[in-house]
Amino acid sequence: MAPQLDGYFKQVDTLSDHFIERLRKAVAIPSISADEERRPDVVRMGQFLADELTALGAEVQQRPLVVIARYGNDKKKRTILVYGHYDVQPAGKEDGWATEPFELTVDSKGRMYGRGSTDDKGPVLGWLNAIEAHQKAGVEFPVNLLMCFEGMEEYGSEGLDDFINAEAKKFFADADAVCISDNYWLGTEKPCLTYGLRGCSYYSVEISGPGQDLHSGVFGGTAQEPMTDLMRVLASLVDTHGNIQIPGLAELVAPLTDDEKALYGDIAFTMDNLYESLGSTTSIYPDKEKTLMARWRYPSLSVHGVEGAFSQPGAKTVIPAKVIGKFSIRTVPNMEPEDVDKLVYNGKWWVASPKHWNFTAAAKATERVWGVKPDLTREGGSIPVTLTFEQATGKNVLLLPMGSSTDAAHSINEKLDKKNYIEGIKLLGAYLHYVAEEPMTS
Ligand SMILES: C[C@H](N)C(=O)N[C@@H](Cc1c[nH]cn1)C(=O)O
Ligand SMILES: [Zn+2]
Ligand SMILES: [Zn+2]
Repeated sequence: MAPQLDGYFKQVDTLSDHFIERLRKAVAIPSISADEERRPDVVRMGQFLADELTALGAEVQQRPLVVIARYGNDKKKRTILVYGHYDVQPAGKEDGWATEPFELTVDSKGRMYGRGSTDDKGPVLGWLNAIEAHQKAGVEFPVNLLMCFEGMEEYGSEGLDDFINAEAKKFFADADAVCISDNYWLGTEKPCLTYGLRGCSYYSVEISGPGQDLHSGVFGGTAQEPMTDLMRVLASLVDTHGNIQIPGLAELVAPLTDDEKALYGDIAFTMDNLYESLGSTTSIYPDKEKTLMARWRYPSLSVHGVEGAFSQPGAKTVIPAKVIGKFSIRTVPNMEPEDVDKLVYNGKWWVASPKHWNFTAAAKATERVWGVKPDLTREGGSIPVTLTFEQATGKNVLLLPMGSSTDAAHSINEKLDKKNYIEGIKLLGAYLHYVAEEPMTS
């Protein structure tokens, strides 16, 4: 099966330093979508991708903060639509990074540190690298590839749903299936295919009182303090065991069936995997099954920060006049967003059937590259555009992660292991070969 793959794999190994250099250039562009001052860097990163794709012979179109491209237009081949994002979460050395976040730093164990290395510049470049390795190996590209790379994913993907819906019957019209590489393995050893995501509902609570910030010595004890009230509100939302305290919310969650319960035992995941990712043993549950269920099939509420509050070192004695608390709820089947909230940003949960040829092809590719059958997982994080692609194209969507559980996406010292990057490039290419061979059943 897929006989040309050995030549392709060999070429990926030969080009590995070149592929790491490509990642180094991408990480050096601080494309932080949440920071308006960095918006030109998000645009620059989109241009970098567009230039690389053009050089590889793809037809490229640049839209506001989205790069779309087509590689190949052979009616006899299948067409696969892939999505990824080239914006990143904020990062600064002062947050506690051991290295400069926007300089790719490779250590002696092959860990490649840098913001965006795993989320999601490494996987996005994986598709470009797969094209280049096919060209240089003289191996025919097995499918037509449609690409949709976004620059605002970490800032709510504003406008992207409308864009995808508008292009569903145009640029994306001939897609047979969709593949997204933007999540992570459960541990560090075993690859997985992912068929479910939690949704994300993001809220802010604004509390104001005095007309301006006040001296706490002069006015403390005489004025109502917004920060004190905000802390009380935030603390009332969730208890220390992770139980959400909002009345009625738990009743929205789909009941656990015996069939679903039986799935968790076979998943290759241990509490040590969790402790390694946490960098501590401060878990809520002591056992694997409850931990996986808490991540995949129950909602969670996290408090993220407070705008307007003093957060520098030292002891500023001010009473903030206005504070805005930020928290989010990760949602699961059957929580409908409108039932959950009156909120600011919303991304709905997604669960698909993994019994589609798209998943079968990815499972075969995983076995060929990693020598092991992948686990079928769900993901605690959110990629709201997944459901949009599924609904707009009517096609099966597969999540095919490249990075591992210890990659620290969104955190300090984000990294991608060189092995995951290089074998991941092989995996993406092999997936396209197996996709081309699968009988099309739907
Ligand atoms: C899993 C994916 N790589 C990711 O990080 N998704 C984000 C999506 C998001 C929601 N609000 C802002 N970004 C996540 O799950 O937090
Ligand atoms: Zn991501
Ligand atoms: Zn992210």
